[in-house]
Amino acid sequence: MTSNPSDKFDLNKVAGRLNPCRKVRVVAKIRGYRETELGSSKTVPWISVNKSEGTNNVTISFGDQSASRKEPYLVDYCYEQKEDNAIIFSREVKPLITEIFEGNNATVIACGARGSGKTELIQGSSKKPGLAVLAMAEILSRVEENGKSVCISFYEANHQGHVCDLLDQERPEVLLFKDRAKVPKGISQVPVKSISEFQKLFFSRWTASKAAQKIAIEHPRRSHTGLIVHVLSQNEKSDSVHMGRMNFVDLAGYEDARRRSSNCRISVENHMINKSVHAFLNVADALNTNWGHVPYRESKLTYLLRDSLGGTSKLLMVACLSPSFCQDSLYILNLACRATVLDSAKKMKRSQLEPDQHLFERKASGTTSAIKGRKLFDKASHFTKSEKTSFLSRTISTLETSMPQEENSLEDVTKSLLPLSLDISFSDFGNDVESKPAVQKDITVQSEHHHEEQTPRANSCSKALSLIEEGQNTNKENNSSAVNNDVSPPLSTRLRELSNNLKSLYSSTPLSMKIPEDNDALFYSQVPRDIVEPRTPTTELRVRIDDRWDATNVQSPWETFSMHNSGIKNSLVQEYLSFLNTANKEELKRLKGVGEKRATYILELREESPEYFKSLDDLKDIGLSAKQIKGMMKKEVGELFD
Ligand SMILES: Nc1ncnc2c1ncn2[C@@H]1O[C@H](COP(=O)(O)OP(=O)(O)OP(=O)(O)O)[C@@H](O)[C@H]1O
Repeated sequence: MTSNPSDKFDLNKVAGRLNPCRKVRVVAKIRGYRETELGSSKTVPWISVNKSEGTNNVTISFGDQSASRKEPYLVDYCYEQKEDNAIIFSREVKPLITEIFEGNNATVIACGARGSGKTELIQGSSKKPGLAVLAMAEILSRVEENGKSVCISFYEANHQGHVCDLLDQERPEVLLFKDRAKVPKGISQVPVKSISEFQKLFFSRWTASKAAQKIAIEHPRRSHTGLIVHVLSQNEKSDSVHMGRMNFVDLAGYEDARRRSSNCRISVENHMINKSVHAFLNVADALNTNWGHVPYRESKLTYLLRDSLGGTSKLLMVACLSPSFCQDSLYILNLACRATVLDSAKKMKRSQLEPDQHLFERKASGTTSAIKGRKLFDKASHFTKSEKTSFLSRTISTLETSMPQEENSLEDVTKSLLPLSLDISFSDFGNDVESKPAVQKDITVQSEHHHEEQTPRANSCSKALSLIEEGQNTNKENNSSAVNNDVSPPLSTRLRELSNNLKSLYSSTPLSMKIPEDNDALFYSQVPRDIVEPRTPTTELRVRIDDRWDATNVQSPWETFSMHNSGIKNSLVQEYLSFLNTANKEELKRLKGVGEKRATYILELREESPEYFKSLDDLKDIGLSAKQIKGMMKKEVGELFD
């Protein structure tokens, strides 16, 4: 490892581009050499750390980086081999403990390649305690002074996303999705009064779980392990109430799934573990970039921890790096620090290229929505006033069905209308290919504009509409026009037109669809980041299709037909999933795209979870892409008419 202040790369230049809205602090930790590594070729340094004076930021570059990536990775800090857990604790974790006693939540996540020192960092050893043990000692000492109490929970999340309670001998599964309570049902909370009591529990349960994962050499069980420290205070009735929560998460080691194992099951497990690591990093990325939507539901672990990740919670992500060459370390660092630099244009581009699950879903649903939206908007210009209400309902319905994973509130839907409207404005020019960069540019301008907006309580929909009008940066507009100048009217004219259309539609929206005022502040992430948590919408806000169609007094045969179509589509999907969950091997093989291997694997998955297939997305676990799933469904439906 070398600290390299004379690196040609200008750190100050990059540090100036640091994203100021970040919620997540990203630091790296380079693992010390193991005894077995000392004296071998593995001690050849391949990581360079550049700590420039005068900036708080650090860049990391790797020996073999020149070919793939010229820019070093920018992190908030990099702890080198000589800097131990005690230093990381006092600099990074201690300030978070103060937050807990002020009523906030905090999370420390260790991510990295396999064997990169995550467990050593979080758990440590009896000689060198890890961050969790050091934090617990500090919390217990503060609790004594403040008259509070402490409980702990341990859990393990396996590759299938099942979360087990490690403090219960029977290791029951923690129920997450059935309960909206802040503390998930089924997870034990055991009171702890002293550090020795904690260590006894911690080392017996956590260590046993980690050891079990590592001992099985043939088929190591890989899973994420987590500790929750609940700080409780007492209210007037002497009931214990949650004050703050501190989480420590030791994510399962990342290993490139493309390094195929001869064992199909291990490859799948690898793939699924990586998927959940991506889910965590996607959440961190979304929090950092202040996206309106944070994909907590991508994995059970992120859903379990959602209250300790969003809102005023603080998140520290430690990317653990192997000191000797490790391709997986490069990959994980790349993901961990992708939101540290403010470069919206690059982000937009990346979001269209990366195969990460949520990004993929966004793009997929966005494209479908855009096409449907375009058709609907074209029709909208010919609507009479009385038809506008039902048009808006149908637009919302279309958007809802094209985003099946989420429970969409009207807010979400309206948010979706913005990019749609932009898309329409360009594609209407009949220049799809060339218009793409311009669309990206313009969306970027709009999102930057949102961050500046500081009025959290304005009416959401009007705000959205005015944002369309106001989000027209003249320079960018001119650039966009330059791209399309031979065929298109100025962007502002098109946007104003769309804005007016939306306004008139909104004004004719029935009262039953009024947005609750309390949620106005959630709309768009331009509100100060410390106040608003980008939350997954709650069920209460969900507008049920039936209610909506009743409310808008649907009369048109086309509308009734569309409504029935979406019902038929849903029931077909349900039938298909139920078939996958119940059919025998021979029957499964009659499905398009399912041969001997897939059928066997489906049965294996069902052995572990009887109702494994809950949505079409679960078919990705048997190696099908979204495109293949769609194709399969089309074929199955098409055959009904043969
Ligand atoms: N600072 C250090 N100095 C010396 N050896 C270390 C250090 N940190 C970790 N190790 C050793 O490196 C090995 C891997 O460490 P550890 O188990 O913490 O990695 P991990 O990232 O948790 O692995 P996995 O992904 O398999 O869970 C262990 O043998 C550990 O003793």
